[in-house]
Amino acid sequence: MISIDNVSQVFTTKTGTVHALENINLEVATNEFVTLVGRSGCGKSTLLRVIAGLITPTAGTVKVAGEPVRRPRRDVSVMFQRPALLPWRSVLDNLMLPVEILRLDRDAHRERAHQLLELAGLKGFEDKLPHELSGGMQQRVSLCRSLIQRPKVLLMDEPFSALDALTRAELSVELQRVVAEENTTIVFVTHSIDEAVLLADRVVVLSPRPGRLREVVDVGIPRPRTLGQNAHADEVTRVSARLHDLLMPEPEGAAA
Ligand SMILES: Nc1ncnc2c1ncn2[C@@H]1O[C@H](COP(=O)(O)OP(=O)(O)OP(=O)(O)O)[C@@H](O)[C@H]1O
Repeated sequence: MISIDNVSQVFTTKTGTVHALENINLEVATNEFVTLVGRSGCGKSTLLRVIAGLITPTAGTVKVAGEPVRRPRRDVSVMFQRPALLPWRSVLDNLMLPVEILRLDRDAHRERAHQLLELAGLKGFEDKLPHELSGGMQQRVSLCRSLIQRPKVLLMDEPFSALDALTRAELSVELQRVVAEENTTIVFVTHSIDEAVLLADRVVVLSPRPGRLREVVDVGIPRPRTLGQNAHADEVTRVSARLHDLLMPEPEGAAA
């Protein structure tokens, strides 16, 4: 569904050039859930913005559904760290915003909005204003809004990082349930190894600047994945340990 072919990104600033990404090659299959991890500043958000068509890479190409990405596409949704809901619009009207912008069929999508809200545990909150909801609920609304037009691809940039640890874990489990119904291909940026392992079919590790593809780690845990008692502890430990090794600098003398 997503083909990233030899993508490099160089930013020119007043103080010089920043090599944010170098020769990234990656294929993401239809319905696959890929998480992107790496040290701060290694180019995760830049890669997501390139896939979204928000920036044109300095070199290389990105294709979505076989077509080169040159600008934002209506079948690719992006979800950011903050929910960015319009404060004067109700939950339902916030969900309907992309429908209005993209001039889609209102009646069909209003029905879909109700289904998505139910799936995300927000039934009964349709007429509330964003400030009447908790941070976790607002981010659920943002998730529903990202899915309203049935995007083929959902790009998520640390969507849960502003939330407390328990809400974050709960939303990660809910996200899996929602997307299991949706047939969406997902690329999800996170700083959290736990989140990366819980959600991903594959974890893509970028090396520090310039961001290069360091390793792709398969996560062989059956779905639906849970936390606590029924988590597949051995596989979670194996993948987490591998990611720690890839992301943490080796202590001095460890290689000796
Ligand atoms: N528009 C821009 N102009 C200049 N430099 C930029 C621009 N966007 C990103 N950069 C630089 O590119 C590098 C990669 O940034 P990016 O935000 O993609 O990293 P990241 O891995 O998402 O970081 P973090 O984990 O801290 O969010 C950084 O050095 C950043 O300063």
